[in-house]
Amino acid sequence: MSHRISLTRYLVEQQREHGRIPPELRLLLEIVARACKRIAISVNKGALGEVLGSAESENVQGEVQKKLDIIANEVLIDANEWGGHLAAMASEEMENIHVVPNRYPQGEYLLMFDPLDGSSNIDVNVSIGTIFSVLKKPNDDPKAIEPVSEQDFMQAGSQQVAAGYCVYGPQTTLVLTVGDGVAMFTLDREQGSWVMTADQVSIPEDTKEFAINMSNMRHWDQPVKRYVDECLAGKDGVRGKDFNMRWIASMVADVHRILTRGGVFMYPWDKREPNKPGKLRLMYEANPMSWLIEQAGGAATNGRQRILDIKPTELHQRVSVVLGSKNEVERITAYHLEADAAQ
Ligand SMILES: O=P(O)(O)OC[C@H]1O[C@](O)(COP(=O)(O)O)[C@@H](O)[C@@H]1O
Ligand SMILES: [Mg+2]
Ligand SMILES: [Mg+2]
Repeated sequence: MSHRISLTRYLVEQQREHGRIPPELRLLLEIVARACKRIAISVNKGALGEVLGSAESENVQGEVQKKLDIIANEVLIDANEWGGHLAAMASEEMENIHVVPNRYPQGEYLLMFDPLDGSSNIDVNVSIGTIFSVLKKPNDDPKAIEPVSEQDFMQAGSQQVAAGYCVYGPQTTLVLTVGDGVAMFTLDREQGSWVMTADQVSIPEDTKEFAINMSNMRHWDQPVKRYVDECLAGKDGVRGKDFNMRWIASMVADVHRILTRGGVFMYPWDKREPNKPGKLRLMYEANPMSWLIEQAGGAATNGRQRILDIKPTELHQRVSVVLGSKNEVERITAYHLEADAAQ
């Protein structure tokens, strides 16, 4: 008999024994997990379900939407809006926040998501995912007349009360933190349930593996170039060891590898669009991933500052990202600060 526990049991223990989450947050996370199961079904159908390819639309960031971007977004909204635990949702695929319609009960939480991460990998059958983050509405007094607004979402990542992702890969795995370490749950398709397959995940402080889109090399800033050059010099250079490189182009899959065996991931600012702080989105990608990485003993910065300390000013704000094994992230951050000091 297996002694593995289910996601439901884990969440109930987090609520009852550790007092870490209230029942409303537990139920909200159950709903998100159920939505991920539905998305996994669509992902797995692929061409059979006619879910591959582009939709004829663009999202607010001017990116062409894939059919699955839209399907996953709808699944998350449909699953969550009537549950009674949320005040509003925000998504990479929607320009404005989605306020829970007043025909449904209102809750005190705010849910943010990147419904389908790694869209360029959908059609080629490579791992993709869903990333989510939960905040509490700042004014949760039920008598308050203030309606929920976009401003309520402008909270630093350190305020998150839950964050996670689901990776649709060879296995479908849900990875979660409620501030008590990182736990992983694999979807058992026969049982239809999420079964815990790792708890208190820990990232080694050192690594020999880096992840960055090398095709952007000529556009990078000097500190990033310096770090990657030193990795490439391997045993013959200052690092005195050879490095390996991986780039999946789905942040979920790259972060999942790092949570599993260590490594460092970078999507830095570059000179192609100097006014854009980075490619990745703070609220739907960087914040949830940074909290998971920190909860597993790693670190996450924008090259200069801890990502979780950044106070957002816009819903779709972008950010430069360096995350993973602690000593590597500290090294890259130090290179940026040294370069700034020399200017
Ligand atoms: O194609 P590039 O420039 O290497 O970018 C890859 C990055 O873009 C992303 O795909 C952005 O996510 P979306 O698919 O949600 O837009 C990340 O998951 C990934 O790390
Ligand atoms: Mg994404
Ligand atoms: Mg996306």
